[in-house]
Amino acid sequence: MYAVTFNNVRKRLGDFELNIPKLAIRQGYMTGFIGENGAGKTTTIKLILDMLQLDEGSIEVLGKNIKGGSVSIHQEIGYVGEPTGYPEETPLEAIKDMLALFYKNWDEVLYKSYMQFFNLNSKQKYKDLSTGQKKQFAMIMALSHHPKLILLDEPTSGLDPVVRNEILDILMDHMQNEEVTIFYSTHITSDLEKAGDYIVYINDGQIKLNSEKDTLLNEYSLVKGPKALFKGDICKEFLGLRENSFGSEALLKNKKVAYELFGEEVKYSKPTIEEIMIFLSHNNSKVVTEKALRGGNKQC
Ligand SMILES: Nc1ncnc2c1ncn2[C@@H]1O[C@H](COP(=O)(O)OP(=O)(O)OP(=O)(O)O)[C@@H](O)[C@H]1O
Repeated sequence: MYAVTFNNVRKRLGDFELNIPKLAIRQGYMTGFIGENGAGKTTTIKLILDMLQLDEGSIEVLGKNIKGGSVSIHQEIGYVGEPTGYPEETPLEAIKDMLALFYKNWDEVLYKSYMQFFNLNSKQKYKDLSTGQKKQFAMIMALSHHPKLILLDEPTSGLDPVVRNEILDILMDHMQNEEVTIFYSTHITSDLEKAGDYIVYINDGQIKLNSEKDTLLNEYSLVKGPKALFKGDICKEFLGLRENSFGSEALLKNKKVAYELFGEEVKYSKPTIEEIMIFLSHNNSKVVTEKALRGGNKQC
């Protein structure tokens, strides 16, 4: 079962084009959404929310086509992202009262417990909150109406590690208690190592990877060794290759295949999500060298 499905979606914004023929986000799991600046993460999330109009294709959210701006779908979605749209001069309590009227499943007890957990003062005006407190409040608003789908667009950017962890713990706790799907865009890939179930990677408007996190972390292999070993036919197995003055480093999809190719002559390690993203951000056939970064590009 899928909470969100994309079918032949295209969206042009200036020179940028998002092109997603197929994307399915699994229901009941946390999917991390990663990609470089400008890759199209916010655009994708805004399309799911129907905040942007599609040029082509269709998106189904919780079994319904989002076109037509169905209010009932928005009842089922919690969103944290920019802009929040909260009135700056208004106290948190009054913002909550407005939102609580909209959501038929508003849970006042849950709201109060989160406010207490984050130590937020409901009498305080929104504009007087710190960056972190604003994010905490947005998260509370997103969770307190028992949404079935939670869309998070960099909800923890600019937060200290303690608050980030608290937010992650709350999300994981929430997932244990509710049948909820979380789609979580972030540059803090270590958060996804802790909490994510699936990883979707977008590059220049196209989805390049959609995989189970544990498969990525346990099956993929980073291989390091002398440059001479990373040449010729072997290159077609690489998802990415980097070179520096000490040698070469390649990402391979399967650690068994990596061992068959290189044997004992190289060092193997498990890649992090950040390393996978860095390797995938460059074309398979190209080597990332200091020279390449300065302009040229060298074929493997
Ligand atoms: N209104 C707009 N008009 C023209 N181009 C736009 C508009 N909105 C976004 N873009 C472009 O679309 C591309 C994708 O932007 P988007 O905000 O989706 O990226 P992102 O992956 O969320 O990036 P970041 O990680 O930096 O937040 C960028 O190149 C951006 O400049």
